[in-house]
Amino acid sequence: MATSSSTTISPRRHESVSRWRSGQPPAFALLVYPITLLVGSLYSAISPTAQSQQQSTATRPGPVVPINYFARKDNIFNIYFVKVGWAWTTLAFVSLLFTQQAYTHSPVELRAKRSIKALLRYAVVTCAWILTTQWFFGPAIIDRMFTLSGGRCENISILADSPSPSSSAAAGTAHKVTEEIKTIFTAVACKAAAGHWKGGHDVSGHVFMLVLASAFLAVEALGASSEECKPLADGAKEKQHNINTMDHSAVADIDDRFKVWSLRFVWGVALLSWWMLLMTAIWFHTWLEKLSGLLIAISVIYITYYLPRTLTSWRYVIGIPGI
Ligand SMILES: CCCCCCCCCCCCCCCC(=O)SCCNC(=O)CCNC(=O)[C@H](O)C(C)(C)COP(=O)(O)OP(=O)(O)OC[C@H]1O[C@@H](n2cnc3c(N)ncnc32)[C@H](O)[C@@H]1OP(=O)(O)O
Repeated sequence: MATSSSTTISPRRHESVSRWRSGQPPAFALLVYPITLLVGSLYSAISPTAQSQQQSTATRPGPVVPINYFARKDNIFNIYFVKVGWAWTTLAFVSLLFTQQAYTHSPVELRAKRSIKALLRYAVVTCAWILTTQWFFGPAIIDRMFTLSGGRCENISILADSPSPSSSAAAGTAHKVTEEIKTIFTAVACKAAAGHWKGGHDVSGHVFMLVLASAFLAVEALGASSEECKPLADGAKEKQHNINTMDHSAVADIDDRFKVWSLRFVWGVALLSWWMLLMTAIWFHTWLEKLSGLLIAISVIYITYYLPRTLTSWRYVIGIPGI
């Protein structure tokens, strides 16, 4: 006699499958990131082409002749995608809020609750991105880690390029400016002064942001389009039925198209982020610099998406995508 599928699937596997179906990827799904970094780093260690390019961006003295297009800092994906990556991430996330059933076709109260919690999750990851890469009551966390680990801005040429000071006052000002640049210590200030960020532990901002953005979008997209969001509550079903009978085909058609294209866009941004992560792993930074970027990003994702599964009070505040 044939056995039903529910009896052939082990409870553990069943739980894992139902987690995926309800839009909650299991924690092991995050392994894709260390594996990507590992594969990229191994490739860079083994491939003779990559070996000649791969060195810490912190110690890279100046422009190098790129062997591979993705080893160039000015590659089009780096400039128009990664360097403004949070804008793409925000756009993709907003498109989910406006098109996915979880936020548009559920009963009003549930819709409001889900949207507020999704915005809170966005605020948490955005704050983490800002504090880590942009500003942390002054220099960002990665800049502070760099200087705390002994790094500094060297070879500042801004003054060397300027006309030599003709008076002691001018020399004094020049000295003061140099000292200020050395003590501000942000990667941006250093770059603006044509200096080189040297000596310390330069956490990979690319790895951090690409892991954070792609995991955030993937988990939100899975939640928003999960099976659990599809069935409507009884009252809502009836209401929806009345609307549907009026002008079903036109509205539903447009809705469906936006829904599908929004999901494609979100997965496109997530996949391109993953690809750029792999490129970063091959062509830039050291093992440790990549690992520290990864650990910070994974911690933020864990706190935002995995901790609420076990910590009820936190789940009450921040929710779980699609629930
Ligand atoms: C609870 C309530 C709270 C409420 C609170 C609300 C908060 C919530 C509301 C806020 C609302 C905000 C909403 C914002 C929405 C936006 O629109 S923000 C505006 C858009 N801006 C962005 O997205 C900026 C994103 N970029 C970044 O953050 C940084 O550029 C990154 C990505 C972290 C990278 O930083 P980085 O300095 O490049 O550092 P790193 O990765 O270490 O790379 C070092 C070098 O190697 C190169 N490199 C590394 N990997 C690669 C690669 N794969 N290819 C080429 N080059 C590479 C880099 O280009 C870099 O070269 P240089 O530029 O230094 O020459």
